Amino acid sequence: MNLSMPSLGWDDRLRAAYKRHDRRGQRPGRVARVDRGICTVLTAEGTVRASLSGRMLGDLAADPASGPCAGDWVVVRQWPDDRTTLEAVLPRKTSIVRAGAGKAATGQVIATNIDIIAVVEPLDPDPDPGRIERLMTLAWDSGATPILLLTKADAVGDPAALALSFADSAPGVPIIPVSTVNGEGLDVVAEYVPSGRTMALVGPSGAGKSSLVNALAGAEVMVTRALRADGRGRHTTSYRALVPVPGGGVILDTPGLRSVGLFDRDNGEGDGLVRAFADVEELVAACRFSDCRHDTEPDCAVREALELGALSARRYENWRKLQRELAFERRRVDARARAVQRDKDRKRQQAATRRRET
Ligand SMILES: Nc1nc2c(ncn2[C@@H]2O[C@H](COP(=O)(O)OP(=O)(O)OP(=O)(O)O)[C@@H](O)[C@H]2O)c(=O)[nH]1
Ligand SMILES: [Zn+2]
Repeated sequence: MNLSMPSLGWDDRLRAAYKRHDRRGQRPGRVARVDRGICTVLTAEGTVRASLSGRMLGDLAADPASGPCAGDWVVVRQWPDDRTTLEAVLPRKTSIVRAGAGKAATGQVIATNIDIIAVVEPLDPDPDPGRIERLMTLAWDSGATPILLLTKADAVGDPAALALSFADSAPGVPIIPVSTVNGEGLDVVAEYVPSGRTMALVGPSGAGKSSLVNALAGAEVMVTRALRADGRGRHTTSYRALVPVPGGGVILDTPGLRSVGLFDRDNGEGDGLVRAFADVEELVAACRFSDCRHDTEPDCAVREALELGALSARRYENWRKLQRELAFERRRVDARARAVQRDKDRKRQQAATRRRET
């Protein structure tokens, strides 16, 4: 298979960023997966496994979001004893970020340097519009261009009509019913991943992402659920992979996301939410009062749309819910950042006191 750097997305932007790392023993590559700090990196000379350099480990301790992630372009260094280390992560073009787990004040980066982000939702069992909207918000926030893939089209009577009924949940986004059983829609999806482009798949576990990767890559490169059913199934939840498409670009599979907390990226305005709910935002802009709460105010375009059925109550409620969630996440992250700062201040003060006492 052709593993040329340009087909993986290597371009002028990256070439310029790599310049200051360009020295003997070092070369660029793209991270295909990360397992407990060991990165599988695709380079022009083949696939290597690299551990993090001392400096990378230091950076990581200071900022967990700086660690290499599937999709990252990195600098690897070959040592005389044949060890390979990962020395730097080149600047990211786009990134998919979810809310961090636990007390983390930063988001968790799922995948980077994505051009197209495909939200994958199965047609069978019934698609969940709320989940589509949540993932569309995450998708728009990434900076990549979203598409919606409705999988298992072979399992329903009229996939095209069904696809149309979910158009409201993804305004302005191409919706493509696909099936890896009868091949429907696969050629359309392939057109989104020409050489040099990266398409990430995000969706719930069991949506058929791995099957889709296999179908597009023309090989069993991913372990699908059907194959895992023998009980020896390995843990695929932490499995992320960058898979080259023959004659095309690359697909980046992400682990099945059972629940994705939205992360408020620094713009503070919930930009992904604004774009994923562009129709609602348009209504909001048409309300008479700019601070309309769409409650009892006169000339409220949102309430009018709800009464006319132009906007479903379900979608409106989900919009409010995601707004509240983002606001909560923003407060949580701010509080966490303040706590970290207080801790730093206290330590500095203690050190100063000690210096005075000695
Ligand atoms: N009928 C039908 N079944 C499919 C199709 N694609 C996948 N499946 C089945 O759906 C199940 C889940 O498929 P996977 O590809 O493993 O799903 P996944 O999204 O990768 O799941 P995780 O790896 O858990 O994230 C398997 O039993 C597949 O055989 C399809 O196009 N049609
Ligand atoms: Zn209003």
